[in-house]
Amino acid sequence: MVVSTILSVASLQGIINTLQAFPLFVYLFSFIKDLVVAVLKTGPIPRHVALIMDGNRTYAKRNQLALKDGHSAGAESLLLVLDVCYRVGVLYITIYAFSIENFNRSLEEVDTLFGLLRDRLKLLCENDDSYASVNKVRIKVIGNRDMIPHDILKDLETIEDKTNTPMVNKVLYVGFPYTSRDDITHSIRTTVDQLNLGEIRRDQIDLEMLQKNMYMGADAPQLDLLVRTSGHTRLSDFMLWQCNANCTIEFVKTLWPDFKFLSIASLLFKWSYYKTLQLQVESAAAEVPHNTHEPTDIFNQLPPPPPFASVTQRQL
Ligand SMILES: CC(C)=CCC/C(C)=C/CC/C(C)=C/COP(=O)(O)OP(=O)(O)O
Repeated sequence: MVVSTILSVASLQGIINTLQAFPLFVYLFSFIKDLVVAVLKTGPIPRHVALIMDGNRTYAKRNQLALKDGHSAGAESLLLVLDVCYRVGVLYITIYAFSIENFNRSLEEVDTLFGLLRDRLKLLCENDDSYASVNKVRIKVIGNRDMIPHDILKDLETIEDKTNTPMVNKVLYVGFPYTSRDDITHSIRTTVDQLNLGEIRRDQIDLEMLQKNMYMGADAPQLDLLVRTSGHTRLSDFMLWQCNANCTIEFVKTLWPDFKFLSIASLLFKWSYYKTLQLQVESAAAEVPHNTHEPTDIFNQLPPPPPFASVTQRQL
């Protein structure tokens, strides 16, 4: 049932987009959105969500738009999704804004993406009443800074400094330009440098230290939910290290520019539903005396896990 609900979300979103032309519906939808957010807030919510925003070019082609308009539409979706996530209580969001592989695209498209990223991030934190200031969001670039042109890097560092205040309680990690293999290589190089400088001993090198030396740094929270749009069922070198432990991975067919309120809300509901079941199982298991490996009744009543990945993690 959950799956069919998710599948019908895309067509429902189309109808909603049409109705948004009427002011009465705009009011009605904003009321319904507030209600949905309020309901979501009553259940468990992922602390850290990562997004692979795929499908901008396909969207542009399908709608006979210029390529840059496809990416602009993607940026609009991003702002909307960020807002829903932060409103329901997600604290960390990581986006795949530009992969190192994306340097293989035409110079024009790379320039478009760089400019879009810089301009939209600037808009997010420009004034005291801009989104990042009001919502206490820190923007942090994760990726290989050596590959970023000097003028763009300068602007991004200004954005990072501006949003790095003691007031912030949420983070937007921007993967730019990022790949997981580069992240892991960077961590290993940093660790070897520390070893050579005598700052650490060889026996101190462990998973925790490697993680600390990754672009996200020591405070990196565990990833709970990773979403990829546009129907491709692969991770494309994103969050390979971070998604290994108890992270739900969702592949949805919707193109990123069409990924709006209902799309993200339905995935958050789904995550929350399975997390609630998982917590029930854990609390039931905690009540069972030690040294028994019998499955509990509540475990047997569980519905089958979701199709792609499960937070319920059956361990019999
Ligand atoms: C503010 C801010 C951070 C804006 C970012 C804008 C944005 C959504 C960037 C994603 C860029 C990107 C390479 C998307 C992948 O779709 P694709 O181009 O590979 O599309 P396709 O899969 O249809 O070819």
